[in-house]
Amino acid sequence: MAIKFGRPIEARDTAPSFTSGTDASPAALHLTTRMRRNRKSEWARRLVRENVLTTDDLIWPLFAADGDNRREAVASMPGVERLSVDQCVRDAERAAKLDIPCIALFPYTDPALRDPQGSEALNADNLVCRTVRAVKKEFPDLGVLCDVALDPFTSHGHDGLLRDDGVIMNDETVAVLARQALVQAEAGCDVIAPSDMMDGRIGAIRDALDAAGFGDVQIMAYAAKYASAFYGPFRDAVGSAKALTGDKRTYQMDPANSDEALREVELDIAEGADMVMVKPGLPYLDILRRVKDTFAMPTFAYQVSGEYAMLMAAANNGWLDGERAMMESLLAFKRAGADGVLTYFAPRAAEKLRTRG
Ligand SMILES: NCc1[nH]cc(CCC(=O)O)c1CC(=O)O
Ligand SMILES: [Mg+2]
Repeated sequence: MAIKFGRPIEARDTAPSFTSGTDASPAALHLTTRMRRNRKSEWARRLVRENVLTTDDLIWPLFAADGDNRREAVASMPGVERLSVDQCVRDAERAAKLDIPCIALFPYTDPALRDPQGSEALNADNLVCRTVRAVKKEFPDLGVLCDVALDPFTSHGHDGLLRDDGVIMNDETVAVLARQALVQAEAGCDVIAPSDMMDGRIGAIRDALDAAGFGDVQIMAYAAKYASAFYGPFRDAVGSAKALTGDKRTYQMDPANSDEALREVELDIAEGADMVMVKPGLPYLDILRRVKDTFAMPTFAYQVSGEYAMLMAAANNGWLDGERAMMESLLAFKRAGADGVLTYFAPRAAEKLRTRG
């Protein structure tokens, strides 16, 4: 039996016109303020609504893969596929038609091309660069964001260079990341998004971009990125799950920390980040709010693969109304102060917003 996405939405706005709970019974309370008055009907709720989600808030992550005319399902992310370059262009077209401002590209690198240095990241004709060129050629007005980190390219699955004793080498990695960013900028990428959590990489990448004449290329720093269990399905999608030796706790943040996120963000801003990101999303809304309040920067949240997988699993089991849970989760980011959200729900949310959701 085919599994549908969630339950049908129940009829909305059928509430009676008088719902503030007042009545003339002897039990009537003499309340000056009744909060329910402003909720009595849809027009009244619209009038006092504090936050809205629009398509302008959405960044849609896509997974690129080799091949031609291929779309391959990612088992742990129902509804998400790895796309050959031509199919990435088709999804870019869908994004453009839905008025989604920006897509984010992640490559599934052929395992044969992965090595300990992640050399394929520096190949100007690698999968991600070919995808950027193909997309920008057809849709020059669609924003394209590229992740900077070595994990889709390394045989050990780490974001940086791994020394024999297991240490991830910071400064040596930063030098490679700056070159990776240049290769992506040359391909036409609009936003460089370093997700590696090495120290000092934002400054090094900014310098490299400026020196090469890419002064207009923006940097969205994965500034407060936690060592999270919620990245599991993403690692399936880019094929780094099986490769990964150990974990990423020497460079990604400890989920127990909050003040530390502010120091991370502060450094990335000082080094030249144009936009900052908190990741994962829903479990870290407290961090998002602190970052936004403290720095007043363009601030983004990444609703990561595991969050998407949780919602989809429950929806596909009929345990949640998938559409409503999706929209509620995205609105939560706005309420917490996000200027935008990277989300695998982007096309579905945009479709819903178009029909006024
Ligand atoms: N550095 C790579 C990267 N870029 C984005 C994600 C996760 C995105 C998601 O889970 O949706 C990861 C995974 C990781 O750090 O292991
Ligand atoms: Mg940092």
